[in-house]
Amino acid sequence: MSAPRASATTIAIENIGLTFPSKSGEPTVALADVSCRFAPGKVTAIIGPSGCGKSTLLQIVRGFLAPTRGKLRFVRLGSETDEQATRDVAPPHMATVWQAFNLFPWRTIVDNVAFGLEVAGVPKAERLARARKALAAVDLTGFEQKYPRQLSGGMRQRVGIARALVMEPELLLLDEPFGALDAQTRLVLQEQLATLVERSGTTAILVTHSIEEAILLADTILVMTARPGRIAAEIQNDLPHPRSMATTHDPRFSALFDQIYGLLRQEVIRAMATEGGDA
Ligand SMILES: Nc1ncnc2c1ncn2[C@@H]1O[C@H](COP(=O)(O)OP(=O)(O)OP(=O)(O)O)[C@@H](O)[C@H]1O
Repeated sequence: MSAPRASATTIAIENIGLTFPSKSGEPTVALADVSCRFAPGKVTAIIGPSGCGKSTLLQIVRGFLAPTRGKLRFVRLGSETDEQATRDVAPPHMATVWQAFNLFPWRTIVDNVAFGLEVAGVPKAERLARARKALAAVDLTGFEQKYPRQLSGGMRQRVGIARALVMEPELLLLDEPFGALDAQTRLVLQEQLATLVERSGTTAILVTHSIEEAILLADTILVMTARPGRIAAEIQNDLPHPRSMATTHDPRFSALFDQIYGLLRQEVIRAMATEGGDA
């Protein structure tokens, strides 16, 4: 089955800072002093005001950006009583789902999904079989031979998810995966993704602007401050699984929503004041 794989690796972000240099004017301090851990088999959502460094943090985990200070570590934790036994391990196998669909318009849907396997040298018959299974997992059986332009936005984003799943990642990185979709499509996809991730026990990191999405999908929610980004709060979400639209009627959902909104509101106001100051 093409699905994410369970991983035992913890991702440890230790006092990370990242400053983007600028040819003219002030450098941008995107991340100040961020420390957090992404637990294996759990979904962690990162939420925060626009420009606070959420995507930058994800790119650091992905290995596309190097922090200016601090350390990214992949570790196998020791027991609770023996932190000394914690040891560094190889990075987990990762796949990313971006907000922009980034599909190749000249390739069929099945060939788009199989692309990563092709690059990895997987033989044609196997990669097509795996791509078909990944498409089935996101309810796109029957659309294999279509081209991206023939699909709706929601379907194209499901292709994006299938393209990540087919790689059987141990770590799934989701950067506002549903940001470009209408509200109804978004809800259905959130439910589908929650089920896929729950079943597989993979580790996932989700960057989102949606408090609702964070609560539906995540076990832990990291709220970031306005830029330069820091972790303002780490909130555990113990709402039972499986979660769906019905979960939003649970009083515990409302309590979590209010708590996160309260934190975010302060930071968004701070971000707006800073942007005004910069202008
Ligand atoms: N390549 C870059 N060069 C210079 N500055 C950058 C670069 N990438 C991002 N930035 C700046 O770093 C800050 C953090 O950007 P980032 O995209 O990580 O924020 P974000 O929280 O993901 O934002 P949004 O929620 O709007 O997507 C922003 O001020 C952004 O303009």
